[in-house]
Amino acid sequence: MESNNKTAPVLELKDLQKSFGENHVLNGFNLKLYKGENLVVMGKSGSGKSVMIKCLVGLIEADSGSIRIKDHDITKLGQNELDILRTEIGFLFQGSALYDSMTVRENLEFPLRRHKKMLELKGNTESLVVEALTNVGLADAIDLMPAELSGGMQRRVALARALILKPKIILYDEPTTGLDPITAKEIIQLMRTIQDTYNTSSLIITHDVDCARVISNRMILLVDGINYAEGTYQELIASQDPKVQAFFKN
Ligand SMILES: Nc1ncnc2c1ncn2[C@@H]1O[C@H](COP(=O)(O)OP(=O)(O)OP(=O)(O)O)[C@@H](O)[C@H]1O
Repeated sequence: MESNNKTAPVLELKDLQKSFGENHVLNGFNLKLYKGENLVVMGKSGSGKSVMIKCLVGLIEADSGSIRIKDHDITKLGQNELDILRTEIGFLFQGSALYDSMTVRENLEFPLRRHKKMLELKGNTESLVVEALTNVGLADAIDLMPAELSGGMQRRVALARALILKPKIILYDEPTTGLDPITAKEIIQLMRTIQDTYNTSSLIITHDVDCARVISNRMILLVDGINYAEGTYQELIASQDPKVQAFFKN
């Protein structure tokens, strides 16, 4: 089902195709992410969710199809334009992927340093680091090392790092994987708060049905390499289609 939001999508994948030899992973996958929404993409293990997100961030090249972010076809952008566009996108990848040998502060300063010149950030980046950490409830952890943090705290720091450039779009790849149910709930709650605070549009890849129920405004089910079914959680859970029902069984 198409969203009621009739404005132009902030991110759009059109007819995306990607094969590895005879393994046709994406067979014409379509996706539209609208401003301010949390869009969840669910798919079974091996269905191509990671391949889709890797195409989206340029880690692998799609065989065909188009990827538009804020009305730019990213396959046609030069390196400089791509770098500018990337500052508007935050990523939270599987696991937390913090640098073990850096403090929390240094981990957060990292994306700032990378983009400092382009963003014309003036001297002191401390206030941005403190603001991002405060928004994930971890201002006190600024001088700790990742090893001194629990799994949930590490995920929060990774989220703060994704937020530090105040991105308009956030991509979450399995944000609750590896967390116990209570910590997973806290992270989901935090993602909702972030949507409210920063007015971000989020694309969330997960196979956590509970996460999808709580966080999604809309969902896409990736089956057989296509956007097989779309709708709200309530619409999809009521579907009589066995392939859709399979997602919601236990
Ligand atoms: N670099 C690659 N080379 C060859 N095949 C690949 C490559 N990357 C992914 N694949 C294949 O693409 C298919 C989809 O993999 P993908 O990692 O996207 O699944 P997924 O939906 O993210 O699964 P999971 O939920 O388990 O992470 C799999 O069959 C996988 O073996």
